[in-house]
Amino acid sequence: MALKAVVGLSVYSTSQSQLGASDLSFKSYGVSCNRVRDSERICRWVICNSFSGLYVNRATGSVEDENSSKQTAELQRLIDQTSKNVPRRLHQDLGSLQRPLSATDLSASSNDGSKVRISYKGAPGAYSEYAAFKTSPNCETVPCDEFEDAFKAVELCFADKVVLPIETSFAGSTNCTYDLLLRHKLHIVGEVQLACDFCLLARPGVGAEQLKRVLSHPLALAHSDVFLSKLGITRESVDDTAGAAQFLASSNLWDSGVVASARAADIYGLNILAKGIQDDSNNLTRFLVLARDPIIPRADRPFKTSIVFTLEGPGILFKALAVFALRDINLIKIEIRPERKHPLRVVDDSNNGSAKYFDSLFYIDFEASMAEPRAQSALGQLQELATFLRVLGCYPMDTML
Ligand SMILES: O=C(O)C(=O)C[C@]1(C(=O)O)C=C[C@@H](O)C=C1
Repeated sequence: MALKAVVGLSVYSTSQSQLGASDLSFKSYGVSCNRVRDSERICRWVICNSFSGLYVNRATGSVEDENSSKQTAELQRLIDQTSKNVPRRLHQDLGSLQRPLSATDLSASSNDGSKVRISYKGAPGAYSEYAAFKTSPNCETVPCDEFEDAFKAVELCFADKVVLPIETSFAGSTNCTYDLLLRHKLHIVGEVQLACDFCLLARPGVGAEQLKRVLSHPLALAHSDVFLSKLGITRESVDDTAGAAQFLASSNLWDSGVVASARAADIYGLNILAKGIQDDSNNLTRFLVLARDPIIPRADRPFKTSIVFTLEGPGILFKALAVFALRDINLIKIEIRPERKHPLRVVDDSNNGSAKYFDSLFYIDFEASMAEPRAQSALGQLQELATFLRVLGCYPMDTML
């Protein structure tokens, strides 16, 4: 597994706010992280593996004042000193590590996907892994236990990009992905749409008539509702489809099946009892691709822009949406999530008592590139109305199914 093979590396950022993650432990992979912060201007993250030694990459962040130059020199000395303790073999391995992607690498046209590392939540064979292969056919995939880990894998340069489900045609938005978008400083650089082909899998020798229960991701179970209802078996929700297949393969369960992909059947040596068991053969899951650097917006192909903002005041949502309508910009999606940091606003009205509102985050996808003047002026006007506004990314639309 990719994360286990990398015994340690340092990750750098020119500003400390760029990383922003507070808890940096990768518990599932036995990697611990130490933060070596030197000044406001430079921030390096040294990740060390307790049993394999320490790798250090040279950071190239710019340091402007004399004071921070001194601090940087001191930090460099510390790093050099630590490097001396690293066994020679590990230095040689360091050369074979992939360098982090730059904005140019991530530009929509130049990347054929070779050697790009893409993290995702789930075990090998998950639909999210399919999505990673769809975006970059030659990529190296990095499975992660949780959505949070998949984000951190990119922030810490274990991976170059992360692929996460954002919505399905069947059940709507994946709320936790929306919530994580603001908790991390990654940029949306692409999207992938996937028609999931769900299969019923069981251990070799087990027939459908022997099954008493089926395990899978709740969405995969929901997608296969009609088929599973006909079988009349109990459903159990687990974290991801491929994780269920992995669990079944390593268990002794002869009365259980899983709903997962054909690739998961291959990987874990399970039999495919039925293929294409989804209720709706036109189902779609949309995934977002995020990276450390944004891509350069273009106007020569269909681009989409995703933003999030907060508003306050009567009629303000109407005005906010009007900035797009006035410029003929098509809104593709609006998602409203609670502002968890300030969930309630109390409005004191002496005549009618006090009213409580939920404060909301408005996520909008619109069909225009930030390279277009109409998109720039719409956001300029929105900025005047909004109490907070962030562009999450401007990226090519996935038009291929
Ligand atoms: O469990 C998986 O295989 C996943 O990749 C996750 C996921 C999701 O969360 O939407 C992806 C596609 C399917 O809709 C079912 C599950």
